[in-house]
Parts: sequence; C-alpha cells; structure tokens
Amino acid sequence: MTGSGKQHDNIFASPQAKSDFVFDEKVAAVFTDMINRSVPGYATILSMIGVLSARYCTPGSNMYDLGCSLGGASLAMAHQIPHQDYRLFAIDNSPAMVGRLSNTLAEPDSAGLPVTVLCEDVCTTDISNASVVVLNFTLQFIAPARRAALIQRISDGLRPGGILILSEKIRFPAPSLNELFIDLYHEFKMARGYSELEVSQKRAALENVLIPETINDHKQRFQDAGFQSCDVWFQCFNFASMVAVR
Ligand SMILES: Nc1ncnc2c1ncn2[C@@H]1O[C@H](C[S@+](CC[C@H]([NH3+])C(=O)[O-])CC(=O)[O-])[C@@H](O)[C@H]1O
Ligand SMILES: O=C(O)C(=O)Cc1ccccc1
Repeated sequence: MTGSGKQHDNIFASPQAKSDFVFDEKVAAVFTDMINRSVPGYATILSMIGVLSARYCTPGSNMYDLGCSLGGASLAMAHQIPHQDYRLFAIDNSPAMVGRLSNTLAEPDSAGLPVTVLCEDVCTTDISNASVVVLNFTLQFIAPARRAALIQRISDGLRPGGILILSEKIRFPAPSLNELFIDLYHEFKMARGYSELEVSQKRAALENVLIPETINDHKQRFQDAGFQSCDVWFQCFNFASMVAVR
C-alpha cells in the first residue's frame, strides 16, 4: 500500500515537539484519509466541483486545479466533463503530492485524460485562457500578503464568464461564534476517530501555517480583482466554498 496515499492518518497520535505542518512524504501517504476525516463535506465539495466544471468548461479552454494535492478535485473534474476539448493543469509545490498524482494518472482508469501535472508555486504559475480555476483549500496556506496578487492573476487569466471555485477554512467576525464553530469542528474530528491529543497537536502545527479569513474578506478581494459576482455555495461549520464569476 505504500505510495497509494490510502493509509490511515495517525501523524499526530503520539506526543511530539511542536513543529509547523508541512506537506511532506508522511502527509502525502495518508492525505486521502486525513482530508476526508478533517474537512466536513469534502466528498460533496469534490463532486460539486465536478458539476460546476462540467457547466463552465468551454471548448478549447484551460482549467487549473491550484494546490491539487493528490488530485481529488482534478479527477472529479476530468471524470465529469463529457468532452476532452480542454487542458487541465493540476499544480502543487509538494513533490510528494505531485509524484503520487502522476502515478494515479498513469493508471488505466485515468490514462489519456487531458491533465498536465506541474510541481510549481501557484503564485507564479502561468494562468491564461481559463474557463475554470479551483483553489480547493489552498489559499488558506498562502501567506496573507500574497493572496490579493494571486486572486488578481486568476481574475486576469479567466475568460469573461469564467469561474473561480474557492474552498477555505473560514473565521467568523463574532468571537463567540468563531469559538463555537471551532469547538464543534473539534467534536466533528473526534467523532471521526481523532483523539484530543491529535486534535490539539495538529491545531498547534497549523497555527502559523493555515490562516483563515472571513467570508467578507474573500468577497472584498474578489470584488477588488474585478469579479462580476460571487457568493457562498456550501458551508458546514468553519468550512465554506465560494464561487466567483469573471
Ligand atoms: N504556494 C503553493 N504552491 C503550490 N501548492 C501549494 C502552495 N502552498 C500550498 N500548496 C499545496 O496546497 C495543498 C493544500 S491541500 C489541497 C487539497 C486539494 N486541493 C484537494 O482538493 O484534495 C488542503 C489541505 O490540506 O487542507 C497542499 O498539497 C500543498 O502542498
Ligand atoms: O485538520 C484540520 O485542523 C484542518 O483544518 C483541515 C486540514 C486538512 C488537511 C490538512 C491540513 C488541514
């Protein structure tokens, strides 16, 4: 099973010194299990990214899955679009992730799909002639000071009428609601088999790495970057997914 990315996530199960969360070999090996048990609605979000892409993918256009990890969103898109007149760029800067995704795409189920995997920083990757851009839980890991420039590059690279799908862990403006939803989220993780130690050690590792913003922060940034309309299409506790149309 090594290399398949289907192993059980027990990365934070034993006591350890605090260090920042990174997308290394160890995380890539358990990532499918980790994200399914850590993001409320993850399977639904992937499936609906496929539905939205099938609606918005125009002939001859490019699509981008920025921060693709093991390609959950890319595969949902490629398997739900009824034609192959597009190119989907699946991009991540973790060699462990892109290596595994390349192996998956070489399997018979996926052979011949118009998907190109690139190991690049999403902040500098070329985006052009795009009908669909996906940031599925990736912007939250980009330094806040670099976020506006990335959203602007995406806006500039989209065709008129093209769509950006942005999923993020979010922060609530009211401190009491913010605490409530973080607490309910921790209950959600424990109901999926994580211990209190796993929850608290991962929380500490993510502290300076995953920086959530409010829905209004995202809406304001979309507007500043020239998107015509935007709104939330999915939310569960402190996890949300938005669409923004160019
Ligand atoms: N600057 C960067 N450039 C490229 N990749 C980056 C960068 N920063 C972080 N990443 C990559 O963004 C991904 C975030 S995970 C996305 C899940 C996926 N979208 C999914 O639909 O399963 C979300 C999560 O783990 O919560 C990781 O693979 C990082 O290597
Ligand atoms: O697990 C968490 O606390 C999260 O916020 C979600 C998550 C999922 C996968 C990698 C990093 C963060």
